[in-house]
Amino acid sequence: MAQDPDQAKKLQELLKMLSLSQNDASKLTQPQRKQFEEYKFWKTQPVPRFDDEVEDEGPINSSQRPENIPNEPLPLLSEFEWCTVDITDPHQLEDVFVLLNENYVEDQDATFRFNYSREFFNWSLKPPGWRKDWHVGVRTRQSKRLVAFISAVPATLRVRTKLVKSVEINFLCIHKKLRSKRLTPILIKEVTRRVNKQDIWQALYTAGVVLPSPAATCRYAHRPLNWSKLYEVGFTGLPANASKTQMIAKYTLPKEIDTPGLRPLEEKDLDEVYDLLEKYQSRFDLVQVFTKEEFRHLLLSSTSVVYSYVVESNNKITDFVSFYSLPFTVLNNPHYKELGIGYLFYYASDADFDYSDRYDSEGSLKLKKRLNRLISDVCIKARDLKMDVFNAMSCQDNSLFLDDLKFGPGDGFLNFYLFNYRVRPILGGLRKDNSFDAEKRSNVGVVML
Ligand SMILES: CCCCCCCCCCCCCC(=O)SCCNC(=O)CCNC(=O)[C@H](O)C(C)(C)COP(=O)(O)OP(=O)(O)OC[C@H]1O[C@@H](n2cnc3c(N)ncnc32)[C@H](O)[C@@H]1OP(=O)(O)O
Repeated sequence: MAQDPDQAKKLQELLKMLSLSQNDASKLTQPQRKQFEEYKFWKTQPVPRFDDEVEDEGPINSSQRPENIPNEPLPLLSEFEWCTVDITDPHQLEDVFVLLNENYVEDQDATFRFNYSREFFNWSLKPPGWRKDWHVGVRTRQSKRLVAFISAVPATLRVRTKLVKSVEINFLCIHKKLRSKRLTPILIKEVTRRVNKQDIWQALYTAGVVLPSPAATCRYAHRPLNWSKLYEVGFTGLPANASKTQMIAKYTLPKEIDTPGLRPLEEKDLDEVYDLLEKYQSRFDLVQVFTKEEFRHLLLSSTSVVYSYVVESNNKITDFVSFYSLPFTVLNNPHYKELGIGYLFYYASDADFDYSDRYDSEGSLKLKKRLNRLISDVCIKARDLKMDVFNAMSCQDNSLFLDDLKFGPGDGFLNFYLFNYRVRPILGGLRKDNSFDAEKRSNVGVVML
């Protein structure tokens, strides 16, 4: 989009940040991948090497028992102490979002920060079955300030045909002043210990950095919803051969949605939508298998974080789509305090259910048409909710609509990892040249926050 070198650099930074809900921006300047032996910590963990040829998929180490796992954490330096962050206590929840808002991801000029809310954490860290002791923190012994955090929540995964009882690990964060001190391995060992004590041995996690060894790699894509605002905050420049009017016109969405019968998801729809999603997800190789309670929690429990819609036609729900909101705070800007960002979440459609082969050309065309209309409509909904950018990844069937709907490919890639589980590579929706693969699409059906 940008031509002027400074503007272009800024835009690159924004796009990186947008891609980086899971990423450490500081890592991006480093070569992306070390040799396996150079991963001092990861080479000691039950994870596959980069060059492993996987024949039998399944656990790497299955010999452990909870009673053999230590009852106590590893010691920390004397200035620090372990804690369990009780996020039902507003003060402790505040500690987590101060830590994350100030340290999770920030661009180099400190112009933008994620603006996590209490509501966001209540939604993402308290799904059914959540455990207090899986919200692991490190505090300074004297001031009790929270300086590091990592979380696990329970999840049942399906990896190809096998169900895997797991946790999802997220929100690993270390205060900027304590970086590069090898605290990460200690945090990971501690969360592993607490999870293993519950007889769970596998985990799913994502990161922008390359670690041994990704099960899948997806790419972020960004769809400007409010081009003028992105331009005004200085993140997008004006291409030399285009006028502002042309750029605004390029990204202007229709005033009204186009899908008849599109309306907010309601409690009464849950059973039907649950079945629709389950059927739709069966095409993918890496999915989270929800209970109805988990599904309800994710899609209906938090109206200011997650937005869910269904398409009802002749008393039947044919499609469902959802997105969540995770804004940025804009620092030091006289006009704008916040950048609204929507992230595409789960969706399902019955458009190609009559075709047993997912790649049937007629079925694919039907699905492509349906999704193009549906996702264009949720972009309109997101715009009407004052969001400025809409993010999606190359996972699910997204490659069918990303290019058509003017999602620009991001700089950031998101790697999906399984802990203590060997798996053959899973398609991430990308061709060899990293463009979106509208033919093969992705076999990743899980969406990580
Ligand atoms: C069964 C249950 C199992 C449960 C556990 C499953 C595993 C869960 C795994 C965690 C999933 C998290 C999912 C998310 O939340 S991904 C989000 C990560 N968070 C951020 O990007 C926020 C901003 N950044 C930070 O807070 C820090 O830079 C972090 C904490 C990322 C690194 O801090 P720092 O820069 O000060 O590093 P160190 O000196 O302490 O430690 C260096 C070691 O850490 C390895 N490293 C660096 N970044 C990551 C990373 N994102 N995942 C895994 N490992 C990572 C690195 O390769 C090196 O190991 P090795 O190269 O020597 O081997």
